[in-house]
Amino acid sequence: MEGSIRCSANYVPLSPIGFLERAAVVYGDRTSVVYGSVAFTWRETRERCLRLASALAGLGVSRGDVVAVLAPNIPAMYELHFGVPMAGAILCTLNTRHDSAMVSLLLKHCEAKVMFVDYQLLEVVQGAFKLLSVEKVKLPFLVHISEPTRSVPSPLVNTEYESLLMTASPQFEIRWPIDEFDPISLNYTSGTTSRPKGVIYSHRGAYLNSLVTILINDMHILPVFLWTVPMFHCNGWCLTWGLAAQGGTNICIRNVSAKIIFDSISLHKVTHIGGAPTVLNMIVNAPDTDQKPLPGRVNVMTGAAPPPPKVLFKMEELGFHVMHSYGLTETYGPGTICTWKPEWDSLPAEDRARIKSRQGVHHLALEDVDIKDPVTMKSVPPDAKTIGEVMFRGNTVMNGYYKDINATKEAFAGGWFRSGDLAVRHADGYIQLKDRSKDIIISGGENISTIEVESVLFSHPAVLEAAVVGRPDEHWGETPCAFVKLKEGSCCSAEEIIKFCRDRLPHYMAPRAVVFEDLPKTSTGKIQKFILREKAKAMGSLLRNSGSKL
Ligand SMILES: Nc1ncnc2c1ncn2[C@@H]1O[C@H](COP(=O)(O)OP(=O)(O)OP(=O)(O)O)[C@@H](O)[C@H]1O
Repeated sequence: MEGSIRCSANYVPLSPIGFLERAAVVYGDRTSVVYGSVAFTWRETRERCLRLASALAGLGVSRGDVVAVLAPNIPAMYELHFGVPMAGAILCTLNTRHDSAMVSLLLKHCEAKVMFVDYQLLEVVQGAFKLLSVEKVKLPFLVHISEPTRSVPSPLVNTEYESLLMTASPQFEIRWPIDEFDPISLNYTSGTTSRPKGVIYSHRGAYLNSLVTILINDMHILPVFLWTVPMFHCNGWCLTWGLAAQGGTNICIRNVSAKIIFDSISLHKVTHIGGAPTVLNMIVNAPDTDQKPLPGRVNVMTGAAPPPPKVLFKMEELGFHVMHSYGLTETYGPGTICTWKPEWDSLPAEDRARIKSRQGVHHLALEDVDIKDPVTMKSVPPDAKTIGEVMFRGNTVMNGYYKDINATKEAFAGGWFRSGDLAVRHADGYIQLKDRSKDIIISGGENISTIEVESVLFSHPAVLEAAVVGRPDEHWGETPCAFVKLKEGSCCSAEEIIKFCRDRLPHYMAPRAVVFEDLPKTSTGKIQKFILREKAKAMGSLLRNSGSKL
């Protein structure tokens, strides 16, 4: 339009780096990060991040280079979320549960120039470096993050985190993104269904999703956030950057347990936490000796796996305010939110939990989430019955998969991001996940949502954790097989569990077999169903005549 010009006065590439710049001014003397007896203010955090950026530049890190980190939720991990992009580089946070073989594979893939490692994970990285050396891959410069009482234990370590910071100047000119689509981070997926894929986040997407996470977590200024979500997972659902925007306090913890959660909440007057349903399950099943009364309102954002209504119900009983979000690494973590409506407040608690276990609607930074037939690309009717694939469109969808243009094109085919998740849409527009396409069970031509069967299993008083997979069957194709971990001190037979399910589900959906054991999980709280599927396969088919009794 005549009179309109785009210039630096009115058009600046969006980047979450600006949140820290502002926090140092507005909240300069407020506490930014707490870790045991260590605490920093926002002014100090900004200075430390500038030193970090300056040190990286001194090591030859340039725009577009990758800097990797393997560390739990400690202050250095938080600082890297700003220091690395300030140097114009791309942060690659690796999963702390990976072994040396996986770390070496990902380091080779991402070609990190510099790597930061926590002292407890040094052995894993040493193993990875050995494997890389065998392949004659250039090793990254290794920075060791130790704690005051620990000494440097390896010749592979080039320097210490604190000395790197202290010898660098805080006078550093930030390398702001030239284009807001420039990458800020590289996040490998959880590897639940296949080998992890390298998801590229942009400054723009990170900026938008950070602001959205503030909104959907109901975060006012100066929140106190307990880091129970791994920062390596989707950059802590983008809350690493979001906390700076609100001048919040980051309570860093190395390990997560119910006792640590309750103690930290009461010590630091925590206002917000987040976690996969496994974390919620840990809270609701905590022994009385570990539980403490909540000092005030505590908002909990859950996601990463389907939260069973029973667990949501018990969390509310304990006084937590739970928000339920769903998304993927490819959508910067949260993509939808089960936006709560006041008219639901007066419903019985169990109905509220059932409503809240739905995945909801797209958040404000996305354009749309739809449930489509993946072949015709037609939207499914909002009948809560017709299953389709969840598809996203909008500004908080990844740039693509690093070094895998074919996978990127496949994921975006048809102009939508295809999630690989199956869901239905309810009449009120809210979506509800039924399964991952790789997990759904097809028995005698009927689709069985493993999420629905697991919800019933979770409502059994003796069940602590449950997962259902398809077991190959000569007659039915597949039958549901449940893997169950019982609560400590509880006792229950397979027949009792099967009867419990049959009383609450159509017979074909009820498990035909129950195996009692610990469930294998990823560090992002997802049950590794491919391992269970292998076990179910090894069990062989049920007898044909018993199958026909269904
Ligand atoms: N609220 C939720 N309810 C149900 N499932 C969820 C929820 N949030 C996330 N998920 C599941 O987690 C998946 C996203 O996980 P993530 O991006 O961490 O990697 P992954 O898909 O597990 O790993 P990979 O793609 O390597 O197998 C979603 O596709 C969905 O299946």
